[in-house]
Amino acid sequence: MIGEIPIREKNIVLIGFMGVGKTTIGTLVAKKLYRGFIDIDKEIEDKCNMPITQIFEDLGEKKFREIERDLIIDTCLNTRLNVISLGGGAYLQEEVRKICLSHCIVFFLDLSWDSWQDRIPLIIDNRPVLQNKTIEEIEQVFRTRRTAYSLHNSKISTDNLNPEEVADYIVESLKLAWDIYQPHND
Ligand SMILES: Nc1ncnc2c1ncn2[C@@H]1O[C@H](COP(=O)(O)OP(=O)(O)OP(=O)(O)O)[C@@H](O)[C@H]1O
Ligand SMILES: O=C(O)C1=C[C@@H](O)[C@@H](O)[C@H](O)C1
Ligand SMILES: [Mg+2]
Repeated sequence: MIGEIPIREKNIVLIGFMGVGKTTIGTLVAKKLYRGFIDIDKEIEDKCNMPITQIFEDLGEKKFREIERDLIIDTCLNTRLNVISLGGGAYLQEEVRKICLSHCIVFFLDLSWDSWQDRIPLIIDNRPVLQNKTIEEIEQVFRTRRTAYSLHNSKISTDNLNPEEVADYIVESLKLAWDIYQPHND
């Protein structure tokens, strides 16, 4: 793709810790904006034709991360007008951060550690990174990853907000940014 992407056409990328709601909220944002929705975890599962837990078991995390990185770079370079939800660990890779920040609008979905713990029963079974870890070890991962997520265009604290409310907030702030940076001339 040659040249600067107009802000109204840039892909919107959702980042944040696993279980924070990227997939759930990304689906809603895409519907509200009449955009395509791409969930990178789902793309990886489709490409490998197996669930993520099995990819971790059969191919290993290193291979998973390579596939994840390549898919994200390809999607950022070759598509526009989509909402893209990353997997929770994708943004730890520098190349992923760089491509997302240079080509897309990046929203960090934040959640406090206290609130996040309520999500554990909802996600534990199919998030291999959480398995065989104590709660203290998981908290360590949660806190360490915040450094990577701190590189973003906009942050939303989602404590006490339901998915609809978070999606509405994202849509409203995008419309504001679009009007400021690329106003309609009519
Ligand atoms: N704002 C919210 N309030 C309450 N529950 C939520 C909220 N957002 C998501 N959830 C619930 O949390 C669980 C995890 O959500 P989701 O799969 O969207 O997270 P994710 O960020 O995509 O995770 P991952 O990084 O592993 O892909 C789901 O059961 C979802 O219904
Ligand atoms: O946070 C992570 O490292 C992960 C989150 C999920 O979205 C999946 O991408 C996978 O389970 C790894
Ligand atoms: Mg997800």
